[in-house]
Amino acid sequence: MAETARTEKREFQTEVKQLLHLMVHSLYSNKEIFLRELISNASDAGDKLSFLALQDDSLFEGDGDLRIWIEPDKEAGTLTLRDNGIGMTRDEVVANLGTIARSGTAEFLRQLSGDQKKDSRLIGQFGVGFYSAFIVASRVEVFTRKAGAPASEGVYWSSEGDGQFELGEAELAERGTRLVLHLRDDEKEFLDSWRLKSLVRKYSDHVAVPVMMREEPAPAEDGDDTPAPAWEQVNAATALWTRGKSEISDEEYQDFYKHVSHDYSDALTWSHNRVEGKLDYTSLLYVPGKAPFDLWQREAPRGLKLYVQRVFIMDDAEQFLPLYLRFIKGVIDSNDLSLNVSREILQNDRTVAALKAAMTKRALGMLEKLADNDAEKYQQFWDEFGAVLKEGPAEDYANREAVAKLLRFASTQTGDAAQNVSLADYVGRMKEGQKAIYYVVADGHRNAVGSPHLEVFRKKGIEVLLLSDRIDEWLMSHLNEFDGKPLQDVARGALDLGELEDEAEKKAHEETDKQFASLTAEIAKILEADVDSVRTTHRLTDSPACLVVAEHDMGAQMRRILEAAGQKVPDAKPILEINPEHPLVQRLNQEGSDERTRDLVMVIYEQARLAGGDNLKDAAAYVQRINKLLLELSS
Ligand SMILES: Nc1ncnc2c1ncn2[C@@H]1O[C@H](COP(=O)(O)OP(=O)(O)OP(=O)(O)O)[C@@H](O)[C@H]1O
Repeated sequence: MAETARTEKREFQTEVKQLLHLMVHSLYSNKEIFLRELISNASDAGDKLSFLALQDDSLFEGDGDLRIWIEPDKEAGTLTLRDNGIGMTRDEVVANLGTIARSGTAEFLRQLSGDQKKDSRLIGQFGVGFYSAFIVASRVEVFTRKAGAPASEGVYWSSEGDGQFELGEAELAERGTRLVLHLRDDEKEFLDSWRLKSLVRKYSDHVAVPVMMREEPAPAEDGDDTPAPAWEQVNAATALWTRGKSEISDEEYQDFYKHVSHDYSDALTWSHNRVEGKLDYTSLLYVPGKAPFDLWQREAPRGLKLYVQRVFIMDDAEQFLPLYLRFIKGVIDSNDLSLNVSREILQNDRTVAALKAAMTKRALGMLEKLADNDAEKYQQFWDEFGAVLKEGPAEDYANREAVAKLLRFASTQTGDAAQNVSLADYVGRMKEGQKAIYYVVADGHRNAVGSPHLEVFRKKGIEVLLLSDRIDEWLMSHLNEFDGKPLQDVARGALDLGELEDEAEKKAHEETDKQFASLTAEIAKILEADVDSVRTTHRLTDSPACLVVAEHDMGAQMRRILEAAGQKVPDAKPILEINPEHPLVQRLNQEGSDERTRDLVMVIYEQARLAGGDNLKDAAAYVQRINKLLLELSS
């Protein structure tokens, strides 16, 4: 190209190479999305320029009419997209079109399997943006010049998507970015104006910057030099959220979602609100259908797109939602904030705090509505984002009731690992006389199901919630009650089933406790170093013993997590409870104390540790003891 000079070759970052390769191979069935992605970038570039021009309108260089132009050239086999947005400097081109800055990308790419269907879904969560051009193009050229920079500082970039790109200088009179896609032979359908126009309307109608294409040419007359037809605007180009709800179709809402989220799949639901009064804003919030790959990374982008009086201000404004709602996507357009807001100002601004409270209520309300109206979709939401929502009661005490309604757990009622029982479901099934909501916490669902603490609940047919996510104990420590019913960890404190036990049962228990008093004292002596105390229990039917955490001590799950993270945890010993109905315990009660008693007590204690999901301090000694007892059995 005449406009370019002095080019050099550069290598893509490894992650870009991998992404390009995977993308071309896995997104071919969804290839038209490249147009949406590129228009989305061009419109963002316009938004960014308008924002900077608020401070310095010379950046418009006398042309404040932002536009995107799309022009197919059948003869050359190229599709050109041009915008007069912010443009890029040379350094920005290298950073934006040669690397992927998002942390965790390398790990994400490693997870991709080569299975096209699965990978295309995963890549959808990643958002391929600019690189999607290579789905349809065998070569992509970029000409770009930053707004306000001289024409001589234009940049030329070109690549065949094969691992390298070319970088050079270009003399560019026009600011903004021009992409020239050299379409692959089998992608020539994207040179057809009708097809392009229908795609623009389908995907980019709501993009606020007008997308221009040539009018259809009049039938050719004799002679070749008919002038190129005039440009016409193809999309509606009104920001979607400024329109009335009743005028917007579901499809338009979904397309707009893809524009703001860079997600490929549909949103599960949305909430669009115009509020006038003390606060004056419009918000459009979405619940995505799929979690992004970096949901658990601290520095992952999150937050809403912020507009002030319809002027774009920033992406990822994280001040409008709490961390536990970080998966929510969308737009907030405020009439109360100043056009000069910066991230710093947002951090301690009273209007922002009020907007955050309002957005939080909206988001929770939207989830509640989804739960009430569409259980299947809500389950899909929960499976993707439930673990994030569980951070809610700790982070946002004021809304803990609203969050509690949204929680879902596995339960002994269903028995499987699916988290689909709400606290309200549980309360609805509570037995007469039952005062508390019971739950057990364990590492992993199987350990929860197998917990010895559940035995008496099974016997009495009382439902227990089965908690096994890492965050569960933390969650429960911030959620003391629901609907006026206390939440009770079945492995914590003395078991008091209250009215669920009748007087006769209580009497009988007191009797047996007396009969076992000397045995518990003896066991306490043997296990002095390991347990705080020993007592009889009536919570067990099949197991000889279990370990219990004292009412106000740290639970076993939290202890393990903190220890694994290298943190010091307070020294607290558990309580050993023995089951007086169990034959082993009854034998112990009859036998005198000798070496064998000691071994049996140790084995019972060690088994209680194992059943509770704890490791043994001395596994070899445990094995030896078991073998010794087995040998005695067979001799
Ligand atoms: N037409 C354009 N004009 C100016 N800058 C652009 C343009 N297209 C891409 N960029 C820059 O390249 C970056 C990377 O683009 P890409 O589409 O790969 O990522 P992205 O996921 O779309 O980024 P974002 O989510 O911020 O839009 C963009 O964030 C932007 O800074």
